[in-house]
This record gives sequence, structure tokens and C-alpha cells, in this order.
Amino acid sequence: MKKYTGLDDITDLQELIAQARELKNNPYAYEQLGKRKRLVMLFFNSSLRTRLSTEKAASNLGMDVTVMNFNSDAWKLEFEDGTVMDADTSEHIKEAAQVISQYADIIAVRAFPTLTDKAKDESEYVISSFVKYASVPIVNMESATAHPLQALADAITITELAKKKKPKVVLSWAPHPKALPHAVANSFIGMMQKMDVDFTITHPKGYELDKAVVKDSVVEYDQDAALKDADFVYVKNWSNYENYGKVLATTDSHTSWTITDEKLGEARFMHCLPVRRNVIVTDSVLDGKNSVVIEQANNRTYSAQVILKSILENLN
Ligand SMILES: NCCC[C@H](NC(=O)CCC(=O)O)C(=O)O
Ligand SMILES: NC(=O)OP(=O)(O)O
Repeated sequence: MKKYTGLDDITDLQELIAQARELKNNPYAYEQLGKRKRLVMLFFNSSLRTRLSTEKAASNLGMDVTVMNFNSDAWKLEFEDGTVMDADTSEHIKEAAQVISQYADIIAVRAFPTLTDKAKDESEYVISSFVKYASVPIVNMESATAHPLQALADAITITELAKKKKPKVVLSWAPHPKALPHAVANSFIGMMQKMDVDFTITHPKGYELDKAVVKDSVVEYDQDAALKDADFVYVKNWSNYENYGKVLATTDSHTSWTITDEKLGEARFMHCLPVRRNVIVTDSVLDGKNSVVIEQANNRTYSAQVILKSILENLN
């Protein structure tokens, strides 16, 4: 693998999942592979799981790691070409990416969307500028429109826990007070389209996601109908896509989308975390036997590790 910015960088998903599960059983099997190699992780946004699991994954492979919180610690970056930099940006991505490439063998980047400028977000200007100007492989730790490390961890989790060959997987929208990105939902949808699952998306009318992402996946607006006989219920809020980045007035018809024991039935509850208790999902579901969110977060390590391993094996 030359980079991991999106699911398109995966050539053989089943092989990747199998290797991730082997790494989970034997995490130090490749501890020589990353020796004297450095992962530089750049965060433009907060993180708990991605930061800690990716660092653990890199150290399991023998890599050294540098973490930088870009917004608080680095110079403010300019991404536009030809700008007269007489305002608040101090350094251009052209120099920054080339400089960081001298200190890193792999660069991983987290950069959320603005949720105000759709065209700018969809251009993925942060991560694609790193791809353009860096001379080392780039890993996406959640960009404006995609969270492929999360989606791979989700695929590993579903593969491990599935009790039938073709489980029914439902992606359900749930309410949230803040405007949240589409990235997790987008990558989960893309991943389910690559897997042999019976997949349904459910959300209130008006919360349609990008058609280019949804493609021919089933959308069922009746949440109860969608959840019927589900084996896995993946819950996620996203802000409005058409009315870009807006949280439509929270009506009773939206708060009723909160996942309860009754709605979940015997299905497994999945969420990427962090999760707002009693808004997205009730305490009882999260604390109950069908919640797999902690194991899902555990699989973030092996998702990151199999990607780093695959990139390390392809370094010149
Ligand atoms: N990396 C996992 C999710 C990150 C982000 N969630 C959040 O910002 C939640 C913040 C809050 O609940 O205040 C998202 O939805 O893409
Ligand atoms: N799921 C996830 O990406 O979590 P963090 O935002 O805490 O990294």
C-alpha cells in the first residue's frame, strides 16, 4: 500500500481483515519492520481513540512516533496557492509538508471539515495538499469526508462477531445537539458496500447523504422497519448534507430516533465513539450486553497496525 487516504486504497479487503486479526493475536510479530522508522501524527482536531490506538499500532511495529497538535502548537498553515500571506497564516503547506517529510517515514493527518463550505470540504484540501506536497505516504486519521481507519476497524469487528454468513447491518442516524461531520457515515457506507452484508441506511427525511457515497444502498426512512431483524446496528449522527452543516430544528420526530433497548432488540450496538449518552443512545443500551463499542475501539489498534504494516512493506 502506498498511502491510506480512503477505502479506494484497499486492494484486498478480506486479506487486510485477516491480517489485522492475525496481528491482534500476535501484535509483535513485525516489531522489526518499523525499526528506525518514524510516524508523525498531525492533529488539527481532538482525538482519544485515533491518537492512542495509532500510536500503539506504530509501537507494536517497532516504529518511533511524534505527535503534534497542529492548531495549538504549530504555525497556522496556508493552503491556497498564490496568496499574499499578510494575514494570519504563517507558513505554506508547500514548505511544511516537505519539511515534515524529512522527519517522517509516514505522515498521518486528522483534519475535520469546516461544515460551512461544502466545496472546500469536498476538495479535501488539507489531506490532499499533504498528499501533493509530502514525499512520504499519508494516512487519513479522519478527514473532511472520510474516516477509513474507523471503517476498517468496523469491518474487523463485524467479521469477528457475525454469527451468520451474510449479517443484516443497519446504519441509523440519531440526534445530536452539534453539527457533526459526514465522514464516519460515508466511510462506513463505503465499507459495507465492499462487504458481503445485507445493508440498510435509515435516517429522517431531509438527512440524505451524498448520492455519490450512498450509490444503490437501500435507504429506509422508517427506522423501525429498517431495524427489523438487524444483526448489527451502527449508530451515528451527521449534520444536514443538502442544507450543508445545519442541525435541523430538533423535533419530537428526531429525538425519537435515539436508540433504546426496544429498538435494538437482539442486535449488536456499534458506535465509533465518543458518544452522547441518552441523546444518541440510552445508558441501558451502552451498558448492556449487546453493546460492542469497547471492542470496536480495541480494533482501532489492529486497523491502524495492518495499514502501517502494509505501507512499511512498500517503503523504498
Ligand atoms: N472520530 C470519531 C467522531 C468524531 C466526530 N465526533 C464529534 O465531533 C463528537 C463531538 C461531540 O459529541 O461533542 C464526528 O462525528 O466525526
Ligand atoms: N472513533 C474515533 O475516531 O475516536 P477519536 O475521535 O477519539 O479519535
